[in-house]
Amino acid sequence: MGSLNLKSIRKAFGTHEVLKGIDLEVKDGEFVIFVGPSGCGKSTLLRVIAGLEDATSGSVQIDGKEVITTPPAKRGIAMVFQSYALYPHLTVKDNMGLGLKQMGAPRAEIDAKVGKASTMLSLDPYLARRPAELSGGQRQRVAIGRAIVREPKLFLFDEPLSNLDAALRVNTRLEIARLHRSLKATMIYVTHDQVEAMTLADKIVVLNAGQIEQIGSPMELYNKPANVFVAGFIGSPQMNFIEAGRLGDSQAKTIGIRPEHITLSRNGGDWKGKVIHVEHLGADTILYLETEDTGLLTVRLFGEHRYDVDDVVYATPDKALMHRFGADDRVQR
Ligand SMILES: Nc1ncnc2c1ncn2[C@@H]1O[C@H](COP(=O)(O)OP(=O)(O)OP(=O)(O)O)[C@@H](O)[C@H]1O
Repeated sequence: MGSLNLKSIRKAFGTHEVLKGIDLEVKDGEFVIFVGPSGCGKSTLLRVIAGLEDATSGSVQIDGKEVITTPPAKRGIAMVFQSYALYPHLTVKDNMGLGLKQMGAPRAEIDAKVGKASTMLSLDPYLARRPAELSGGQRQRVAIGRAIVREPKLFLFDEPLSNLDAALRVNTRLEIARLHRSLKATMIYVTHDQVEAMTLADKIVVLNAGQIEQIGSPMELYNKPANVFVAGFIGSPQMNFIEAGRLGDSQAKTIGIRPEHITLSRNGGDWKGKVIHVEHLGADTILYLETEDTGLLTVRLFGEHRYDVDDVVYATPDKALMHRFGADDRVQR
């Protein structure tokens, strides 16, 4: 079991309030990801859950039990840090088994659990090595293995992939997804990489300036952002925002349309404009236009397209997929 319930979590450092009343329910077995801009309080919230940071007020319940005054080691959680935090003088095997050893588990149990985790993570050939003799990706797998061995109620990950290169990030991401499926464990994960969030999470929590802007599945956030902030934060390239008045809409303040929900033509369409930059990404082409109706507009076309800088083109949005936001920046449905 591993459910988590946060109620009205507040945290201030001196006079600086970093978490401004966070309420969140995480069900047993869920993979929940915190995203948000740098400094919005993601890591602080994770550290409050772990008990590494005291909340100024509020409640943290794990499996229905209040743990706000419980020390980190007694909360039944395991945390995986960006920096791996391995002991340099211990072998991989001993690093992975250390938590159980400190809890006084018998040698045979430690060996069995470490063996199982190391096979799961393809670490068997490295058990006798020390961290300095491993690559970054292998070290991160040892840190994950150490967490698995402890069989925690909650796994907490703080940007675990951010020190890895692009290819390794993708591989390790897949591995974490697979682990989540096979362990059926509750995982809470902090990242500022929205691709990681979209691909791993059952549920994404979008934080901004110490508050939750929206909670939802990746596709809910993509298809139905609650406000301009979430609409702009989820999706890459970013959603286009157009002043509603420019499009003759007097009810809304802002119209949002994703780059992939616009088609282009040389012959005619809604918004006439000029290509100012083209990015060929292989599978996609990203075009930046300047149109009289919208100003700067980003368009994402699938496949390769032969548009060049200074070409005159017509952009047409899929009107069913436009988002209308009111004066308060909240979506109007
Ligand atoms: N120990 C501390 N003392 C004072 N201020 C702190 C402390 N820890 C964090 N902060 C401040 O709290 C705010 C939130 O920090 P936090 O690390 O939670 O943000 P974050 O969303 O995880 O950012 P990033 O994506 O850059 O890691 C920041 O303004 C930070 O400077």
